[in-house]
Amino acid sequence: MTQAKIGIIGGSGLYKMEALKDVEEVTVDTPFGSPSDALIVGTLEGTKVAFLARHGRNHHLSPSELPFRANIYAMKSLGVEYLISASAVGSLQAEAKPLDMVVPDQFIDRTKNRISTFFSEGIVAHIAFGDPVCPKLAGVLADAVDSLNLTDVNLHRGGTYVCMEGPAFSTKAESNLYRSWGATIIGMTNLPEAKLAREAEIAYATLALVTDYDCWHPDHDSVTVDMIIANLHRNATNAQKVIQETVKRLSANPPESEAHSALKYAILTPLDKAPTATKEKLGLILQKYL
Ligand SMILES: CSC[C@H]1O[C@H](OP(=O)(O)O)[C@H](O)[C@@H]1O
Ligand SMILES: Nc1ncnc2[nH]cnc12
Repeated sequence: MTQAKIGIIGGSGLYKMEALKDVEEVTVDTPFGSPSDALIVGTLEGTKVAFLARHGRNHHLSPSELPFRANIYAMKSLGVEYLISASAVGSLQAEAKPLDMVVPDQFIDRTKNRISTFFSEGIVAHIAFGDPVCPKLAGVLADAVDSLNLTDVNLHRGGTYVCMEGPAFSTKAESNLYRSWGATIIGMTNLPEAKLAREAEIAYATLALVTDYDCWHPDHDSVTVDMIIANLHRNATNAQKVIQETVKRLSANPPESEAHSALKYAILTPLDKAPTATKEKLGLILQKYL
């Protein structure tokens, strides 16, 4: 199968990378079902990358329906080692304005209905997740944003992303609760993805693109999809520039990431005693430990 070391998962508003050249559509089947869409493999800045539209290219999958395991497994099967997520988020802090970008370094899990581990059916693993994004990849992403001097865009390095279940947006009480916890932004997708990427030993970082002030801000109406769409287009254009610059920097200087050996001390079940069917199912993820 075609290989690519860098993967990109595009969220709401980012369904395609315009600058990709020599594009090939790759349909991947995984032991965890089909990904959200075909993966688009092409060349960006002279480097092979794999792009996936998280909700499908026609945005037909809600956050609770996303096949997170299949998406990450599909990236792994193409050889992806660095995964960049682009995501629309609401802002929980006045200083993170619509059109701003945040490269979060923490997550809070408020999901209720997601499968966010590959490990079950006789094999138990507990990955370390104190630092849920790869600090080196996040650094490359943030430096790329800085280098572009985008109009009307402020960069926030670090911050806490609350991952809620959705699909309805938060109540004001919830939004204010998250603010009282010191959280910076809110979305519905990134936490399961970050956990699964870590289990798959893929370095993961997020470019969060602010679209709204959720519903807590006294001077702004509560978030609606219209409000989000108004900012998605500019955010998507900016995100593509940032991703292109990030790919250029990553391929020139691919960092060592602790994520690449995340399973080394995580697996509790002796693999020689583990069910063969599960070892086969986990295939590529477990391969180097068998
Ligand atoms: C379009 S508003 C809500 C929707 O947008 C974000 O998606 P993504 O992270 O894929 O950009 C948010 O998490 C919700 O799924
Ligand atoms: N306010 C918000 N809450 C959850 N997800 C979002 N995605 C974009 N804006 C959001």
